[in-house]
Amino acid sequence: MKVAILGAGAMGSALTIPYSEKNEVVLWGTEYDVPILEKIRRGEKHPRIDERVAVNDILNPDELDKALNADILVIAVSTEGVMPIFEQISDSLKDQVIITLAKGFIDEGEILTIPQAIWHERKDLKRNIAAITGPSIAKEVAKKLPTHVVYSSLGDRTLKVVKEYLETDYYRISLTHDIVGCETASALKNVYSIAIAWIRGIESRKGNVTMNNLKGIIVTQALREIGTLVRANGGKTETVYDLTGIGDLIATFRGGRNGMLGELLGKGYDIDSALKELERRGVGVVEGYVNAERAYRLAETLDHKGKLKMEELPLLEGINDVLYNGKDAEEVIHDLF
Ligand SMILES: NC(=O)C1=CN([C@@H]2O[C@H](COP(=O)(O)OP(=O)(O)OC[C@H]3O[C@@H](n4cnc5c(N)ncnc54)[C@H](OP(=O)(O)O)[C@@H]3O)[C@@H](O)[C@H]2O)C=CC1
Ligand SMILES: O=C(CO)COP(=O)(O)O
Repeated sequence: MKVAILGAGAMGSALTIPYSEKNEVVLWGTEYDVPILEKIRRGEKHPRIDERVAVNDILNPDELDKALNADILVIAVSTEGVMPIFEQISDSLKDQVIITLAKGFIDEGEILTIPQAIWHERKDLKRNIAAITGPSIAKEVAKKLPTHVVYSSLGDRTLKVVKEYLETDYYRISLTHDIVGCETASALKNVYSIAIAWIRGIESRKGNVTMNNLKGIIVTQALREIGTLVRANGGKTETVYDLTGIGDLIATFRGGRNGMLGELLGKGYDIDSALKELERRGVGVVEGYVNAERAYRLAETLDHKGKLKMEELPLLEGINDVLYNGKDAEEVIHDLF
């Protein structure tokens, strides 16, 4: 198969490695990626995965048309970039498999998962879309370390293709039809990972104290709330207690950018200085920040529809208080438990 990865960020670049085991792989860069394209063209390592990409060709922003004859298209940009990229390629799509990997909500006035936003534009593509969720820190995928993710789709042919052509012995794939549940849970795990990682920051602020009991409390509450939101949004409970939910929550609060943000906030950084510090480190997008507010608005909509009660989501409220209302993480945790 020919696979075209659209977006040379950390995840898109890392996926060239497993994908190239069985396929021809081309990597197309957006205008945001030009500096990185020059680096990887010189055979240097990608700065965000510390590995060289494995590609048959690298395409510049003005060469998108050369990518669109691929059998599998991967929209590999962050959530903010997904619909702008989709709109650029929509008219050229045939019957390809279209994979998304961003973990966030799309704000179209109404808060949608990424597949729902794409289906709104092109209902005919419902069965062509597959979403990747589950624990897959890009750097670890790039280093061929053990990874097991979930590909969700409404299309059985789509699921068969991704399993057959994209799975390797170090990049394992489980399949499900619960794409709305997976995409809701994966956007939320970025939000709740921030709160769990607060504790690591609070521990370091207090010196030599460990608060594993509190971590247990916060992880349990996070899973309770993610489950409430996923069910209310039309997803399945079992999705939360599997790789997409608890699996990715663990990978993210321990090793992801959202975990880094949470740790800085727990250390006492305010949100602006924490985001500035992560920008200085060049880690790339931190999806949980914008998506905490979108998750809150989704919850309010689901409350108005009678699908849940806002009082079931105290941790989501607390996360938004720290990210948007200037509250201190330790104070919020103290009020919560
Ligand atoms: N990194 C990881 O370990 C994993 C990431 N993901 C998900 O993958 C998605 C991408 O993350 P990742 O690859 O790490 O991110 P990066 O920050 O490394 O790359 C994101 C890419 O999207 C570009 N971009 C940002 N905004 C826009 C826009 N409006 N239009 C077009 N392109 C845009 C970025 O440009 P710029 O470089 O200037 O920001 C960058 O090229 C995220 O949703 C993330 O949750 C999923 C699993 C693991
Ligand atoms: O989604 C991820 C791991 O599965 C990466 O999470 P971060 O975006 O927080 O780095």
